[in-house]
Amino acid sequence: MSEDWLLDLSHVSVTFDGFRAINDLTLRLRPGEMRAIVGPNGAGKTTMMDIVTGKTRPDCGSVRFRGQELTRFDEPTIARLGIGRKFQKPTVFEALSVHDNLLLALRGTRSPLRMLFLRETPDEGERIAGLLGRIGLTARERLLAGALSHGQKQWLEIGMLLAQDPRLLLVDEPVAGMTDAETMQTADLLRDINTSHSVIVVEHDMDFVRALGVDVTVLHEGSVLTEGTLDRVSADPRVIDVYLGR
Ligand SMILES: Nc1ncnc2c1ncn2[C@@H]1O[C@H](COP(=O)(O)OP(=O)(O)OP(=O)(O)O)[C@@H](O)[C@H]1O
Repeated sequence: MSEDWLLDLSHVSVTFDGFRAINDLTLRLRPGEMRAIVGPNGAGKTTMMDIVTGKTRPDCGSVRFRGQELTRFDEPTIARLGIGRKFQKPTVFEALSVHDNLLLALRGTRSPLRMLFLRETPDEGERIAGLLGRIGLTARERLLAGALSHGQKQWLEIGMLLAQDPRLLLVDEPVAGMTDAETMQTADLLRDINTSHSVIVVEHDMDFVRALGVDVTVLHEGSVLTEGTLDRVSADPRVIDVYLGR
């Protein structure tokens, strides 16, 4: 029954100018699960996320989240239902401190000036301290976000997403441009987040996907090619063919 799935995309298709970017896609996520989505360029990974968040409306099929049909909702409504998304490029407020970026996110506002006049409550202070610990930026709390490394900005943005406490986090290529050490720290961070949130992460970096230790869905030409452990899918001749472009 669809209500047993946290997220249930069923027979979803979307066509752009006659090109079928998503083709009869069926993809399901259990409550509490973290899933890695991989696939060659153009496989439809970003479009799939756009459909879940309401940015792109499918031509047909259903997208259910906790049993609720999402395709009739707009992006803000879907975000309020508990789906948060982190895009590939960090979009933190560089001229504000790490702390104030998290405070803004907690308050759910994109209007920094107004926020600066409001006194922080003890509850907000506690939540920010918790988020800083989780994303490993406690010692950098008072630094301007613009002074952080690329990896630290990504973690800050993940913290800003967590501040809104979404039930499901969609994370798009979080480790692109990170050092190897930052990549492994990001895997640890996502595994920690997965103790309390469901996660879908799209990523090309297979060392990172291996470090996540979760099931992998391989997308190809807008549909699921195969699913399973990384070892199983990477030994699948169809996956090898797709990646080698044969
Ligand atoms: N708005 C759009 N208009 C036309 N074509 C689009 C649009 N969005 C995506 N496409 C096409 O749909 C296909 C799937 O694109 P998508 O970005 O979802 O793939 P992807 O798996 O995320 O690829 P990558 O790994 O390169 O990010 C591509 O061929 C792309 O060119």
